[in-house]
Order: sequence, then C-alpha cells, then structure tokens
Amino acid sequence: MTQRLTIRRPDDWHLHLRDGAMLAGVLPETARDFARAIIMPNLVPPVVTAQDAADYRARILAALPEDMAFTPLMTLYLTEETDPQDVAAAHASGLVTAVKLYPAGATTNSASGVTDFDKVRGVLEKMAEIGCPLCVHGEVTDPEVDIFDREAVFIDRVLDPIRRAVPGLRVVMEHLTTADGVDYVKANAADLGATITTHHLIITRNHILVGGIKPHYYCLPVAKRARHRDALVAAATSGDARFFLGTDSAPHSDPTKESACGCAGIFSATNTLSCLAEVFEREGALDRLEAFASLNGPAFYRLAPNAETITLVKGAPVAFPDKIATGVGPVTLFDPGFPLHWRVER
Ligand SMILES: NC(=O)N[C@@H](CC(=O)O)C(=O)O
Ligand SMILES: [Zn+2]
Ligand SMILES: [Zn+2]
Repeated sequence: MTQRLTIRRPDDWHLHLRDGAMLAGVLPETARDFARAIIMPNLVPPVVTAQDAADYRARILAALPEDMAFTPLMTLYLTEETDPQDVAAAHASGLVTAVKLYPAGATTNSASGVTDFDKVRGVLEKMAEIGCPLCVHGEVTDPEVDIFDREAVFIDRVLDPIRRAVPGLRVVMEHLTTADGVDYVKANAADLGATITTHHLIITRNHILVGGIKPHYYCLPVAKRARHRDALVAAATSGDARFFLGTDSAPHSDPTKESACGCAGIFSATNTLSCLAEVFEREGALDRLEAFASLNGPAFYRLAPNAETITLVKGAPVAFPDKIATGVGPVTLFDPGFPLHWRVER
C-alpha cells in the first residue's frame, strides 16, 4: 500500500534568495513547496532600510512565475546605524517581519554587521516593545575561538547577555548546530525559538572532511560531530514548538564553492521536504513533521498556519537533479547521501 502523508503547506523560516539571475533561478525551487519564507537580507549591499526591503520584495514578486503563489516575509539587516523608528514603522505596516543580527564577519556577506552591541541596544529595546523578532546568526567571530565552538561561545558571551539586557525581546537562534544550542532553547521560555536546517539534521563534520574535502557540505555554522546532529534530530522530531524549519538554503554558483576559498552555504530548497520525510520516518516521527515544517514557525511568528495542504507520497527512490541551472551558472543541490523515497504530489 502506498504511504501518504498530508500536512499543512510548509513555510521556510530562513531562506536566501539572492537577487537578479540567481533569484530568478532559485525562487521556483522554494515556491513549488513552500507558501512563505523569511527572506534573509544579506545581499551586497545588504537590505538595511524599510525602503530597501520594499524594493527587494518587489523584485522577488516580479521574479515569481505566474502560476506560483508565494509570500516573501522580509527582514532588515541590523547595522550599528539602524534607526529604531524605521524598524517600528516597517514592522507596523507589515512590510518587515523580523530583523536579522549578523556579528560582523561571521558569515557570507556579513561585513556590515554588528561589532559593538551597545550601539544596537536602542533598536533591540524598540523591537521588544513592538514584538518584532530578532533572528540571530549565533557565532562569535573572535579569531581565538575554534570554529566548532563558536556557537556555544556565542550563547554565553553574546546571546544570553543581550536577552538579559533587553527583557521581552523575542529571539530566533538561526540554523542551530549544537546540543548546547538545543539545551539553551529548552532552558528558556517561549520568547526564544530556533530554526534547524535540513542539512544539519543529516550531515556531520565527517561529510565535509572524510575522503576528500567536499565544498558542497560546507556552510556556516559548520556541521558538528554526530552527537550534536543527533541532538538536533531529537529536538526537531520532538514536536517541541520552539523548534521549526529554516532550511538556510543558500545558493552559490559551483565555481564559487569549488574554489581554493569556497563560499559557505548549502542549497537544499529543491529536495528539502523529501529529505525531512526520510529523517522523520527513520525516527518514527512522521506524525510530527507537520509541527516542525508547518505549524511551529507560524505559531512563533504569530501568524496563522497555511490553509492549503500538501501530500507526500512514498514510493520508488525519487530522482532529483544534481544541479539547478541559473543565469549565473549551475548550483549544486544538497546530496543527503541516502535514497529519497518521499515526493510531494503535484
Ligand atoms: N549558511 C551559510 O553558510 N551561508 C549563508 C549565510 C548564513 O546563513 O550564515 C549565505 O548567505 O550563503
Ligand atoms: Zn547565518
Ligand atoms: Zn542563512
């Protein structure tokens, strides 16, 4: 008997769409399966003001194929010059859903990020007052700190002090990669949530480094050892409403990844739901996939879940393309390293 699973249409609470020809190439890969996504603002130059967000939103909608429905939920890139009133107005009008904090230099296109956290305190206080969530790339940039420890150190040195200094601030720890992060979320109240990516539920650092260096498994925060991956799987499949899907699908063209200094980012929009169904099935948690992919995110963001549903069907292994063609070159699709049997019924 064919196995079928019908769930509310999912959303992606952490997505990179880029701009121009890359945007046009990757947007359908997300819009095919997802109703909404939180759109990351790390363009070059970044999406800093409400006007930038309005313009970017218009470019996304213009790139959307006519037969697809998709709602981009816009974010602003927090800088030391961000104006609290601009944020408040953009949030009140519905243009902007959240603000994104990048520690300066922590990841791809983060040069305009925050160095001195005292300088953004006024914005954070305004956000706490109006209920605008802060999405956080949670890694310290201190060159003395080992790259595998940067998330855990960030929690102690930066995140916990910010949350104590600005009570009531609603925070999403983006792309959680450690058991330390899972424990920190669990130890706190409902004003703290976390996104977990598809790939961090599957790969460990061995995937990047064993048998040759694999640039398409390199992302930030970098995948950790198996114990951490397993803690993420347990959190995602637990049904705990504080954990929800943010794919962090982050396209880079192949030449920029397959390089002596390859870019960080894994592109997973196309096969994410098939990967997730496989992971949740293996954990005996298929009945909790809907919470993770379709219910917990909207609840955190105080939005209604999508009214429409999608149906996943299990059958013979599904063939996904190795690469997506875009106007700026091929983008390699995330390879989970095991066959995928679930596909979204069209
Ligand atoms: N995750 C990544 O490795 N890369 C992201 C940036 C980010 O989310 O940190 C990107 O923009 O390419
Ligand atoms: Zn990030
Ligand atoms: Zn990201």
